[in-house]
Amino acid sequence: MTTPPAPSPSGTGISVRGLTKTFGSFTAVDDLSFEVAPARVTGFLGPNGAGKTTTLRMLLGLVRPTSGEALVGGRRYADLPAPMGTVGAALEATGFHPGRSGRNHLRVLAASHGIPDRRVDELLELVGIPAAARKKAGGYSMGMRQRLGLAAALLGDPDVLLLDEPANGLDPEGIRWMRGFMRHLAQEQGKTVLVSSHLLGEVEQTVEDVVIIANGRMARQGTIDELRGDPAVLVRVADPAGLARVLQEDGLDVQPEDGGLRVTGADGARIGERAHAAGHAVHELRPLRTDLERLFLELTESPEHRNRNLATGTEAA
Ligand SMILES: Nc1ncnc2c1ncn2[C@@H]1O[C@H](COP(=O)(O)OP(=O)(O)OP(=O)(O)O)[C@@H](O)[C@H]1O
Repeated sequence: MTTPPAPSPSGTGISVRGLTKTFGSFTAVDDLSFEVAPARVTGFLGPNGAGKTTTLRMLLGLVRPTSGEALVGGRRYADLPAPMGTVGAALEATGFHPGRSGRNHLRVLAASHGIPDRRVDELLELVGIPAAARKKAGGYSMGMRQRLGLAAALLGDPDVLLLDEPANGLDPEGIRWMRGFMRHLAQEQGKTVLVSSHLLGEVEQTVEDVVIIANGRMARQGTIDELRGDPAVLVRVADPAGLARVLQEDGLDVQPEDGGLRVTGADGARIGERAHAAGHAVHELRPLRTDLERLFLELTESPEHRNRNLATGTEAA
């Protein structure tokens, strides 16, 4: 009897259910639940110390959950029949032997999993460090280490990729490259890409879905468009009440803000033109923060978040 074909690689998602991790009396991850869909890039966002890395480590079986589940393709990492072909991770750009070339590092890793050397060269080409990979990894820049880590994560051609702050240490061109590469992996290769960052702006242009955590807990999740909300513009004129009437007659939502008007429902060009046509000289016109930017700022600056980080000087051994 022949074995049935493996399930489609494009169908492997991530499920986190009631996931909790405590270190002593400190709760690093607190009853977290979310799903990550295949063939999309999902941003895993939160301020420093929110619990992102701990969650990723639980998905990889490196940290044991106190309770709840962290599943890839419906299974715990330890129960995956082919872990390397299911999930690849670039957690930190360290762990490479400094005296060994990047290429040799990958070859050793590949050999221990029965992966041919040509896959190593193919990947070094793909991540853009074919020549540099012959040099000793000890001399690599942070950006090169990030690319090498990404190549290592891709060795087994996994369905799911977990990338922890992959833009760290990359220059603007490297960041552009990384964004395009993540989109390519998800959209053209159908991979499930979960990318963590403590900077919203770093991933905002790349991700389709967002999971935001703070203090180990879920803060918000949804598509990036849902979370951004309607774009709003701040407009200042000498007679805000007069302009507000004009814009409201046009069906726009207008609220007083910061001595001017916060207008939702139209872009700056339309508001400027409307104000001009109604005889108002515009003193200032600028886009306001999106709902997502506001939320992220609140989370980053909340006293609860600061206190939590100050209170974490007791690392478990
Ligand atoms: N082994 C450990 N023992 C004690 N506390 C830990 C341990 N590992 C993580 N923590 C704490 O758990 C919290 C969450 O850490 P984690 O690294 O998961 O956050 P993060 O969201 O990835 O932050 P960053 O953006 O800084 O990487 C932090 O306060 C951290 O100090």
